[in-house]
Amino acid sequence: MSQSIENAWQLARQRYADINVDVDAALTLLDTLPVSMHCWQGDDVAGFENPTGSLTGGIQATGNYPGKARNVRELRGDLELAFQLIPGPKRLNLHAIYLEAEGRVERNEIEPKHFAGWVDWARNHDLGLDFNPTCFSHPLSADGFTLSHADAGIRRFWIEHCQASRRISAYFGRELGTPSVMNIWVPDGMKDVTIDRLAPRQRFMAALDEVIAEKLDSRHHIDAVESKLFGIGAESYTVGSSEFCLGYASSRGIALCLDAGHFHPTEVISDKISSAMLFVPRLLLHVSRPVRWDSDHVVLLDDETQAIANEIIRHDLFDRVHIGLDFFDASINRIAAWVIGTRNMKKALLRALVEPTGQLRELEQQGDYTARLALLEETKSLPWQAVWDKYCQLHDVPVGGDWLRVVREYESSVSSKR
Ligand SMILES: C[C@H](O)[C@H](O)[C@@H](O)C(=O)CO
Ligand SMILES: [Mn+2]
Repeated sequence: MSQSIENAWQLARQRYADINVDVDAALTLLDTLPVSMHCWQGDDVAGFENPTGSLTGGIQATGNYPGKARNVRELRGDLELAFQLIPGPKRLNLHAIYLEAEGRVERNEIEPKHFAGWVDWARNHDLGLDFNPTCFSHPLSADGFTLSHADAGIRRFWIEHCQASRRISAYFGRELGTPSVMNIWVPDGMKDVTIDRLAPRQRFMAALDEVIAEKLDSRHHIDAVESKLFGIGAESYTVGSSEFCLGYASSRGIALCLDAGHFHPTEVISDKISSAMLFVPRLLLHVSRPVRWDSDHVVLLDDETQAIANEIIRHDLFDRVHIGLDFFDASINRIAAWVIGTRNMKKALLRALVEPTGQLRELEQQGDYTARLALLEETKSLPWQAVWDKYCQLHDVPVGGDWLRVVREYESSVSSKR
């Protein structure tokens, strides 16, 4: 096997060299692009604060595949396995509900000490951490509003939660030497015809201003806001709409989070990157797969995932775009879901890196759209897969579908016994 991988790699390297693509340089660059894997695929967004409570906020993890992680030990074990099967740099994206504490800690009272175990673990596994306040699955979000709530006391609770979350995020960055991107997503919205669409947005804006008021070191912490089109039970009005979040992020100089499932079905975030980048300093991506709605299916190596990767690579946005994933499928093996989705994101990045972009750009500038299309289509069948296999081998992770055998073994010896 390893000899055939080597032979295929040598042939592929020459084939790409023939069109002036340096695959060694591509792999070196791929090694600088971390993908932030989301912890919540491992337990259907349950967390440890109240694991048997309901998932609210208009999002749903459907399915009941056995073996979901029930505690921090199990979640870390599952993550470790997934990370062993994915080549190259990775980060872990945590939500506030994944805290470790003896008794109940109110969300507005969470502290770095509740995440010290995650920091130790991340350090031992050479991972950066990202963070999210959890503004859902809580009695004070039950009527569908949090940071934009009309009740000042409830609003205050969520402001304090987000402020506390920022300090935890900065702690991650300080301890691990890599900034933590903290994304604020709120489910706030209305099911039906809404008379006052302005006041909640005014309250949301003022609340966010309070949240981000404390100056934190940008080497440790990055603020982001995530827009959404609708949620289950908030079909008619979403406070944090696309226009709101783009306007907020650009006026405050913070990052904008684009989730692939948060727009009208024919809209794609790949086309939003080059516009948004002109107005915000940074982007956070939640690469996901909406199927008819914001269903959070596992990321495929499909046209949109590829287009997202192409945008990042073609425009050298390496330092300004943070690549995160956001899906939670409870109908298949959850570790496999992580591995499939994260490997696909990385494959898309690799394919973008071995694209003969310079030549394509020239053809476009010359107005030769026939040749542009012809070359673009031919590149799809160039031997990128041999380059990917080599990359996996270099990182000592399984090549091809061999990783599934490892997941199956773990399933029969560990996760199926839960
Ligand atoms: C759990 C996540 O924070 C959540 O999925 C959010 O990012 C989102 O996309 C809500 O639809
Ligand atoms: Mn998201």
